[in-house]
Amino acid sequence: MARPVRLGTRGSKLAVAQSGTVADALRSVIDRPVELIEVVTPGDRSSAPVRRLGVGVFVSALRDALAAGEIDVAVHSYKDLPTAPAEGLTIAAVPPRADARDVLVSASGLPLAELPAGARVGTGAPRRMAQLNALGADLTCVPIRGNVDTRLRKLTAGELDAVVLAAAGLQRLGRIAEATEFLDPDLVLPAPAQGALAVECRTTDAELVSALATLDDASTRAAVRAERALLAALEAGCSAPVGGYATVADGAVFLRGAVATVDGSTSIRRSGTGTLADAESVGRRLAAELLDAGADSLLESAR
Ligand SMILES: NCc1[nH]cc(CCC(=O)O)c1CC(=O)O
Repeated sequence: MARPVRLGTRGSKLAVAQSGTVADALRSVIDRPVELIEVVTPGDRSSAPVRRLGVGVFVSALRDALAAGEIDVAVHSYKDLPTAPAEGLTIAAVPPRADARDVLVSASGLPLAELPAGARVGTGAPRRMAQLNALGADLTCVPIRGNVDTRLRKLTAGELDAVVLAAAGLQRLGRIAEATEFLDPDLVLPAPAQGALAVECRTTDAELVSALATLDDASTRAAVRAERALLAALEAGCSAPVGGYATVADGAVFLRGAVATVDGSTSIRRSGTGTLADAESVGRRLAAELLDAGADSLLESAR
């Protein structure tokens, strides 16, 4: 019997769901059994805000296990990956992206624009707080953390009037029907790489590198490259008040970016385009434009 491929995953329902999808896809292109192995990360053990736990809190334990040969493949939510590459590891597949947008789930079923003054909206992400506050509606952002189920439970328990979540997470958990409103990226830009997965293996594992390459989606990879180049050039991470979203059509990348103060008093938005092959420079150019317009002092205010 062929050696099993050990696919490492965090234990959250969302992580297991997305790892399961990748495991199924991998089974269809490789002649080996694929088994899921749970890896506990510091981000799962603590309920402190992610910005205090540090960049890569969900990721490093999986990467360590991969580098140590305890697992052969790791599946990450791409938006949780630090922008710096990991030595000895390769992102061998970026599968087709799920819906990249944020969604609002409100207890009343009312959309964002119709929520009553003072409505309590659960989100701890500086990016979401900044953009929601910048809309000028009278909302109170309430920091929450925890997995998707926990966040939704706070809504049902009456602690919150609404929560903002990634559509992709709800979708992967089979709960997208609970979304009240998909937030228009022209109002709330998703986090760079939101809705995309990164499938990583050891660079030296030629068999897996080539099997995983067949699961790669070139458009998603280009969009994510543009978005993450923007983030990296702003010297910001996944907890910064930075939104970035690229779409790909007819060989061109269209990237939108936003930086805002967390209180929403100031925000800057720009967009740019370029060729697919040049996705990274689209991101870098947009970052330069945002910095020219003063993004630096906005980012500083959130540090
Ligand atoms: N910040 C945690 C996180 N990392 C990835 C997702 C979900 C989906 C994704 O973007 O792949 C979520 C939950 C959320 O933001 O609502």
